[in-house]
Amino acid sequence: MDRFIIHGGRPLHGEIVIGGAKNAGLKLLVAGLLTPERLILSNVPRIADIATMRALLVQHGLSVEDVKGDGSTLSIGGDITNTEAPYDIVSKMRASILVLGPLLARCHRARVSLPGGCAIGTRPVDLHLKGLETLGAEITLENGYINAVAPHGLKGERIILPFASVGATENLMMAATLAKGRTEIINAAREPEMVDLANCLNAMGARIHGAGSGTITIEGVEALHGAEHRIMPDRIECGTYACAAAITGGDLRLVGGHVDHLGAVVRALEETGVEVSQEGDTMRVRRTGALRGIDIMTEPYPGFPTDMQAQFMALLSVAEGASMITETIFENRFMHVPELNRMGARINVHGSSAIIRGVHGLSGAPVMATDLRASFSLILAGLAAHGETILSRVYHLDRGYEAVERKLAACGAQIERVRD
Ligand SMILES: CC(=O)N[C@H]1[C@@H](OP(=O)(O)OP(=O)(O)OC[C@H]2O[C@@H](n3ccc(=O)[nH]c3=O)[C@H](O)[C@@H]2O)O[C@H](CO)[C@@H](O)[C@@H]1O
Ligand SMILES: C=C(OP(=O)(O)O)C(=O)O
Repeated sequence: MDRFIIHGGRPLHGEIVIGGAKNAGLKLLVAGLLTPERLILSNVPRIADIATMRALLVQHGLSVEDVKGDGSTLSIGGDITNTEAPYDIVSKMRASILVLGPLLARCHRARVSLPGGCAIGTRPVDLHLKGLETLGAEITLENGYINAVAPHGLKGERIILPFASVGATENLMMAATLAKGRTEIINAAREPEMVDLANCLNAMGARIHGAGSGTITIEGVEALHGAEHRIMPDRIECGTYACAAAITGGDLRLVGGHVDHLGAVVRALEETGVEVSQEGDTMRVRRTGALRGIDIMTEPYPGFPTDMQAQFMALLSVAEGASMITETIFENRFMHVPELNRMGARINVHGSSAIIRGVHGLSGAPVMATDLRASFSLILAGLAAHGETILSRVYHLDRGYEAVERKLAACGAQIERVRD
């Protein structure tokens, strides 16, 4: 298992190129199941989750070709020969549940392992299943698997989501592209990744309107065809490196980053005293003064993203005064707190809120990554701390961040990956 060794205390300066979005790319790969023709995706992030999704598509019978030999452009196509998503892949990566809708739409059947909980929460998939049932699927749960059939295909309907679930919206949107008639998703998730997915599906011949708003309408079509699509930049990776500039008192240009996708994050950074500006296709983030404590509540888009909560916790741990972070999306997303406290932070958790009393400095320590974003909050703390931080269980980080040590080191960080 790899570890990172970080020597903190250096402001970061320079340029970081933001990669393709994990949370868009994963679903765009799944969209390849909706047509036998080739879907060519560029700006694919080279991260472990994408490798897992490739393996799942191959197991369904598709071929996934690495067009340039560097993993950045994938060509997906071929016939589906197997409609089962097995436990060993789904348990590794929850986004695997997204194959359910496309398999049902194309093959009228699917057997997908139930994903179960994960470190940050129980994460049920009831909204995915109820929505697909509304579209005509018959679903039973047996031996830890979802067995779904739609003998006569799916039929467009009005679906009202009780919560604007990202995954349920995407699963239903993909399924509805090949359903008979018109589907309306009410209280749909509004994340920019919805728009990226809808744009790609429309380029494949789908008829989707309203993605990015709370109501998405899909007119079903007979078949989808091949297309080419460039995956949007990763707004969470961008927000994460923005926190690296902020916590170290540095100045970073984040190429491909856009303030439009990060409204709530940019507002929060500015409230803490960080300067953020858009310069062409680059977001610039710098801090010259002290950090001020603020209150944050995570919410569905366009609210403050839960995927930026851990990184802000690290930032606010060295801000002047007290801050409060309330996590409303996942019930167990504070696992970085004890690790940050081991580095000298003063954070108390009360239910779904954490009170952070800013300290003057953090000190390096051996710490353990517990999930993807928590891993990066510990890197941020390590970059700001005096002395050496050793971060273990880096595999959590490798799920969703590409070339972290190279990107940070190029901007002056002292960070090294040690392979055991
Ligand atoms: C691969 C991917 O894109 N992951 C993102 C996606 O996850 P994901 O798609 O799993 O997130 P959802 O929006 O579906 O989940 C949000 C909340 O709704 C609950 N829920 C969801 C579905 C359901 O059927 N029943 C139910 O109760 C979940 O347990 C959670 O508490 O959106 C999250 C919220 O922005 C992000 O943190 C994740 O990074
Ligand atoms: C929670 C995340 O991802 P996933 O839904 O894949 O677990 C994340 O990207 O922070």
